Amino acid sequence: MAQVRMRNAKGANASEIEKKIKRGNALRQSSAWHSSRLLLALLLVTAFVCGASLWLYLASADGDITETLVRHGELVSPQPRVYTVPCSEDYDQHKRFPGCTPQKCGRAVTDGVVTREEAQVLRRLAERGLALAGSEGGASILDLHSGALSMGKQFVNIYRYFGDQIDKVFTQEDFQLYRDVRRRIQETIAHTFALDVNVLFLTKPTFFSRINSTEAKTQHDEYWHPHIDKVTYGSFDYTSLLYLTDYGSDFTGGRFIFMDQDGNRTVEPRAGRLSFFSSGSENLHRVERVTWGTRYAITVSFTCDPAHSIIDPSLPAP
Ligand SMILES: O=C(O)CCC(=O)C(=O)O
Ligand SMILES: [Fe+2]
Repeated sequence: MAQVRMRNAKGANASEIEKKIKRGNALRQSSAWHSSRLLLALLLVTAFVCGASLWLYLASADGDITETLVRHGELVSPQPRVYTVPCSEDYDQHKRFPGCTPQKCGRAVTDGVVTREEAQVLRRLAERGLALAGSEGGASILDLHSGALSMGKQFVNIYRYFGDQIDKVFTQEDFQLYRDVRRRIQETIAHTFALDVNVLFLTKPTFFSRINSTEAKTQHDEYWHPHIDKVTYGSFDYTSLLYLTDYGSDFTGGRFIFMDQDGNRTVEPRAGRLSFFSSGSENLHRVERVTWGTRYAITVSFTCDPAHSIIDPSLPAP
């Protein structure tokens, strides 16, 4: 009898222990389950954060798909490298001028029209002119035709404001070179787009630009917005850009970007490099923000409409 009781007591003890073990196992299992769920949640959050950052980066980066048309280090000479694109319908809304209105549209780049030495002389000219004033923000212009010069948050007329001082800043040779370069650019555009050079005219604004990474103070400093020159400036039919400084060594950022439907195509500025294109919406573009250094360029614009033509600048008589 006593033995049976003992066995019973033992049996009770054993089942107690068994229960404890089971409880322990269940607890361990549930805590393992919890930690693996936590790990999974952590992995999901990490994957989400990474995915979102990548998406944000791609969406905001300068050019989702970017093809470089011409790199800084390449030399495109003597013939321009030409990329044709179908003309937009923009030109249909304007009077057509035979021998000039774009029938063939596109873009082209050449390093064979202006030498690096000439670019340097033009850059010095721009430096001297802009040293007289300049914008408070990151983008300043100097227009030798109208005399417009950035000053603080606005513009002054360099010829009126600096009057008789002006011949101490610019020389006859500077202006001679400017006119000669303008003529060569016009011939190159006419030749490339099969135009009659005599019915293509210089138009306004044609100006020097100086861009650095200083924060914009007015809308005039916001040079980076996508735009169509024919819409922004009205009279433009062909736009040309003559670069006076080097991407990568004089400044970083500041690449020129054609914003095509299937991606961006960039041109890296190089001193003496000429880039030109038809001004309609087939050539929507923008300038990447300059992140360091100073970028100098000249925008030289042409029209087919003689009513919008302007003459070459000359140094006012003393
Ligand atoms: O400086 C450049 O590369 C482009 C300037 C421009 O787009 C413009 O003047 O309309
Ligand atoms: Fe432009």
